[in-house]
Amino acid sequence: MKIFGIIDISTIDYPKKCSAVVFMSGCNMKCGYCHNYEHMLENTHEMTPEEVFNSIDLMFAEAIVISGGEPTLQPKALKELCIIAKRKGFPVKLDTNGTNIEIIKDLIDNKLIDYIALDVKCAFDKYKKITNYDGEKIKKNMLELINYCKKNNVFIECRTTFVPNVMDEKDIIEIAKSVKNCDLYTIQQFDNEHAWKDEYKKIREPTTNELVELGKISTQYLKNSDVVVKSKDEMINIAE
Ligand SMILES: C[S@@+](CC[C@H](N)C(=O)[O-])C[C@H]1O[C@@H](n2cnc3c(N)ncnc32)[C@H](O)[C@@H]1O
Ligand code: SF4
Repeated sequence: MKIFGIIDISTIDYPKKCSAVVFMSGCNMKCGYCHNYEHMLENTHEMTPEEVFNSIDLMFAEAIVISGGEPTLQPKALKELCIIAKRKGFPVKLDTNGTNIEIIKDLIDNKLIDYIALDVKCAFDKYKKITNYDGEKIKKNMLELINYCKKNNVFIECRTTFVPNVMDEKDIIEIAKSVKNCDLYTIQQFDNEHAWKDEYKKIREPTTNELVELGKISTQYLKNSDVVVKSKDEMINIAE
């Protein structure tokens, strides 16, 4: 499998658990704000899933997070890594852009996944411009995946990295209305320093207060979900 990094200890990638994170290479989106894209282009290397798992320092990890890039682009390696992690007794979380839901449904059917963090990037009519991917197709996928997770008791978080100028309150309202059955909706602070494309490096980072206001607006449409705001320094639960 192709990976571009492993973090042995993370306290922010799996709620309430210390996790190890594996970053799988390749992506079918081109989000200009992506903080991993450049690193992925420069540092990708090949290992077997077994070698990847064995090279993680598991001293503190209570869960395994698989991120990227887009992990579902390497379905065989992704499944093998999940099988190894589950066999060793770890809960597994997958970060995904929601493009390949059949791969994810197969992981769910085989009880290889406990938690899915699904990025909902922006209002669906903006998807083409921001990610180079068709928005209507992705909307259909996401609704199907949320329902599938609910039916199978897999925790489903939807999340949006809020990038000022390219998105606003209307994006958050449209997203909140669409993902209203998810377990948790998270609004994340955009980090401009590590953005992939130069035009995004010039965009200001949103303030925590701005994100909290957006979080409060989203709760009006998310009666069955928790809402959280994540900035660089803190995580804030938004009560309705
Ligand atoms: C790099 S993506 C990898 C997983 C998957 N491809 C996806 O888009 O969800 C992991 C998370 O990083 C977030 N992210 C990407 N670039 C970011 C940036 N510049 N600042 C903050 N979060 C960012 C994404 O929105 C996503 O929630
Ligand atoms: S944020 Fe995710 S989907 Fe977008 S380019 Fe980065 S890895 Fe790919």
